[in-house]
Amino acid sequence: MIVISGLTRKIPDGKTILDHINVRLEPGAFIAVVGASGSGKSALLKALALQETWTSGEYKVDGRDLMKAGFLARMRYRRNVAYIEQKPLLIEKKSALKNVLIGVAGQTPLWRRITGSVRSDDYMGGMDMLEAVGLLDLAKQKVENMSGGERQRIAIARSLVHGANLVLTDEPVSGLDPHTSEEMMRTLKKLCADKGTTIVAALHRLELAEKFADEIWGMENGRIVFQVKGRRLTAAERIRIQ
Ligand SMILES: Nc1ncnc2c1ncn2[C@@H]1O[C@H](COP(=O)(O)OP(=O)(O)OP(=O)(O)O)[C@@H](O)[C@H]1O
Repeated sequence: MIVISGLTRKIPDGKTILDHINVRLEPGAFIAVVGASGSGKSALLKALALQETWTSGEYKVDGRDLMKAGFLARMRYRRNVAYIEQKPLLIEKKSALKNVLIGVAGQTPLWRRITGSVRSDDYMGGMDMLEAVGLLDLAKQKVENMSGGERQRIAIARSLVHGANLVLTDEPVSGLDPHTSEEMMRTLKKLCADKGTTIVAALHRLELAEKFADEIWGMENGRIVFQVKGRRLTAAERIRIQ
């Protein structure tokens, strides 16, 4: 369980980008973060992923404050967390599977890295994760012709291979047609249910958040102004985050 209290980030010009954020993340939860452009969704995701630091506040994982836990403990924790940008960086000329296994090379002997050969347990792990994100059929295809949604899902599979149990994904359905967007949301929800992955997704489309997420956090000017569970947003909440 992750418990964030009073998380605040100020930038040098004095502006407060994140303002006293208080949230809890349960294992296996699927959370949508909604809010107008510039409300702080990406800033929140990056702070949760420890990609950016903050000015004050607590970040507790199973009761232990990460900021007091020391550098090595934070580094270890970061291995379990993935931040996925809107347009994740992939190697165009390599297959989906090879992209998923990038970085697994850290634990792979040099000769395998040079020859590009993949260990069978790595191979199985990569294929399992591609299956989990619904891309098994495309495993051997180069990513250069793949769609935005497929690329996001490859990045998610890559983060899972690396052992991420908290995935922060920024606009995973950006640029996707309605059908593919729903497919992506279903995939994310299934990952939470089947693998216990906690997923926080910044979303512009409220109807997707309402249909698929367990919880919706509404952001305005760096603050979470509502946290909604198990119901649609009210008219007042919708207006607030426009
Ligand atoms: N590193 C930074 N330095 C200065 N300002 C920043 C920094 N990161 C974010 N901001 C500012 O903080 C605010 C929140 O930005 P953020 O990107 O988190 O918004 P967002 O809700 O994700 O927007 P969008 O939906 O357009 O992606 C913006 O005003 C942005 O300009």
